[in-house]
Amino acid sequence: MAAAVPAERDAVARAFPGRVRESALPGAALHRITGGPDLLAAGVGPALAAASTAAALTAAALDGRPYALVVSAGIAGGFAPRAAVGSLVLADEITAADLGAETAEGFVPVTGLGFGTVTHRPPAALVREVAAATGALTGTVLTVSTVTGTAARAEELRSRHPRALAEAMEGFGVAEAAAAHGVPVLELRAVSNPVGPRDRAAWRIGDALSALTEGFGKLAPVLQSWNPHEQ
Ligand SMILES: O=C(O)c1cccc(C(=O)CC[C@H]2O[C@@H](n3cnc4c(=O)[nH]cnc43)[C@H](O)[C@@H]2O)c1
Repeated sequence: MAAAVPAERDAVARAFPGRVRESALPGAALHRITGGPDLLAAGVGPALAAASTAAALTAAALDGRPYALVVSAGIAGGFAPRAAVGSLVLADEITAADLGAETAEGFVPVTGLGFGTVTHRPPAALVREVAAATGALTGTVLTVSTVTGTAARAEELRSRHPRALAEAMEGFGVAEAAAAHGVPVLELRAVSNPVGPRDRAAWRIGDALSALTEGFGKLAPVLQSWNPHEQ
């Protein structure tokens, strides 16, 4: 599981009873829970999240215990009215919303320039199972390098991505690292603030972290019985 910051990582850890052991990776520390997942505070933003997640994936593979799944997790901004503060959102599409070029005709995604990808899709059957177990809303979760701070930008993202439930800053980077290793990815987030005009007073980080702990408590049994080869 790759969160951005230690507070998110520790909220996930609270869902698992096992002992935590720390091991060093290049640029990040891995928290390994006995009988539970490995947890990473991978850093804020898609680039650092990709670099840290790639380091963890490579270390695990070289150690002969490759991961079967990577989960990007943390808090997020929610697009009202679909994703209210305190709700859980699960990505069926993880989309880089600002990777491309600005043109006189509007934004062109990097795929329109002939490069790469802008969307990763988690395994559909697993998304259905996890949504049923956790009660999470499913839809597109956007990855941005710049947090939305105006109604105009929120409206632009809504019109370009009508299925968007939430925005955060790491999912696409984590998904790129997972894809490079041929490992499936999920993105599960708890909404801490509405996407729109900047209003720090409206943030509910504590509530979102509690929702994240609760969500991972419900996710754990699904992952224990999940067989990646059935996807
Ligand atoms: O200073 C601000 O106005 C501001 C607004 C939203 C988020 C931040 C952060 O520094 C947190 C970034 C951190 O949390 C995730 N996150 C949470 N809410 C959002 C959001 O509305 N848009 C994008 N990212 C969000 C993100 O994944 C980062 O890890 C500051």
